[in-house]
Amino acid sequence: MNPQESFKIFALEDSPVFSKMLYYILSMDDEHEVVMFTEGKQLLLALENEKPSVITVDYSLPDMTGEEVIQKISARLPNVPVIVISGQTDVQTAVTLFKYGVYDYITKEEDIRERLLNALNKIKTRQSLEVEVATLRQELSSKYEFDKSIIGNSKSMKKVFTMLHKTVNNNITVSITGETGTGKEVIAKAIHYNSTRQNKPFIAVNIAAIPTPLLESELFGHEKGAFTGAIAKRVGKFEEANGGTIFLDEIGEMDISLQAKLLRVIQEREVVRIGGSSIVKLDVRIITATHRDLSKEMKEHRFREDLYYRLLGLPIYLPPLRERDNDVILLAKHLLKQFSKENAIDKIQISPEANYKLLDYHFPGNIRELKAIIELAAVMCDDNVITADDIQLTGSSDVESILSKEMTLKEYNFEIIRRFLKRYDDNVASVAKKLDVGKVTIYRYLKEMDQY
Ligand SMILES: Nc1ncnc2c1ncn2[C@@H]1O[C@H](COP(=O)(O)OP(=O)(O)OP(=O)(O)O)[C@@H](O)[C@H]1O
Repeated sequence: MNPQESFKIFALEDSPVFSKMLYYILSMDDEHEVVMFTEGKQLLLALENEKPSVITVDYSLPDMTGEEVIQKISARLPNVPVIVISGQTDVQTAVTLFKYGVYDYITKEEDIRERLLNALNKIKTRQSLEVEVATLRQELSSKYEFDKSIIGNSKSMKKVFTMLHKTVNNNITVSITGETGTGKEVIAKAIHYNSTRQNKPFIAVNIAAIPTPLLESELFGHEKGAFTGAIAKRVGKFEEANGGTIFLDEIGEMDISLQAKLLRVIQEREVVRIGGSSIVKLDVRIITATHRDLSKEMKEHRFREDLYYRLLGLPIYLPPLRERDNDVILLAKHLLKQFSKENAIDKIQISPEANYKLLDYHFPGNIRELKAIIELAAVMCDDNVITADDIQLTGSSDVESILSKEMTLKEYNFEIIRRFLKRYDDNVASVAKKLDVGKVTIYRYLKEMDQY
């Protein structure tokens, strides 16, 4: 409920004495606007023009039965809670009425005031939560409007925007590739919150963060007792995402044995929890992301070919920051504004020299790294201006930072190999190719490093 709006109660009660008492109870709260009715027909007529927050109905009426009135109310306004107030304490009547969807059944007894106010409070809490959820969903959608959430004007990002707009009015599977920190999750959320599924769940699962033995149950759920430790039933992420979108981050890290199970779930569009037998139908959009080259993984038999083609859908390549021209400046400004807002600090400017320094840098950690650099600079700067000195490029001036330490040539070699292995995900073949040496040389260094 919006705090400014009054809480309107329609109360149907034919007994003059009880009607007075009911009006008194309901009007005790200033926020309540109470309208009394003595006949069912009168109330139903009023509902044609107005929607109250709640309706109370006396079960015994002169012109219609209580059941009749309740059925008509729920046909017209199914979401408006109805509280039945009755002289009867018969359980069967209450059970029948609950079947019609009444919210509460209160008998005309001594504690009626407490029970009624209690029921109204619960309804108010529920309604304000509903409004809050709707508002938050709305805010989330606007937060993820493509142009607002994804900053970029470069040619490479314009290609991304074109692809993003192609995802809006359909359920096509989307596969996002890009280096770490390029904003793959941001893109996945933007696709969801711009799609027709925006009011349904967005569930993200980071495959790399979940140990393989637990991943199957995390994704598909399990029944109680399905395996040692399964002390309660658990709904999997696919089921949680039903109606909405599941984001499978770092899909390239999935164990090959589980890939077969994932393929089956995607093909059949249904899931059976581990240890269970009932089938749960799925209506889930799938978005995947990886920093790996999945086609290469497929050729090297680490990723199933059939799954690769199932998941490929609409591929979106997110360029690294160093391929986004001046976007780094736009993003820096955006991140700075965000940081200032979150921390309630005054507007901070970035000096031209600081901008040049950012443009010169190659950002191995991409936007995540830029964010860290900007936030640190915002804290370190004086007079609300970020200068070149405030921009601390810890991660990358590779050459500079290596040379700043005094080491032997052998140690320099070790350091270079360590950094390249990190950059190429421990892929010895790629490192050997980049450094223009044989793989054996790299292995020899690794052995030496081990013994050093
Ligand atoms: N266009 C953008 N505008 C503002 N912030 C962004 C943008 N893209 C990414 N970010 C921020 O950069 C950080 C990294 O983004 P995100 O987690 O989406 O990257 P990722 O590619 O999924 O990373 P990883 O590969 O490590 O999972 C987040 O803090 C995110 O909010």
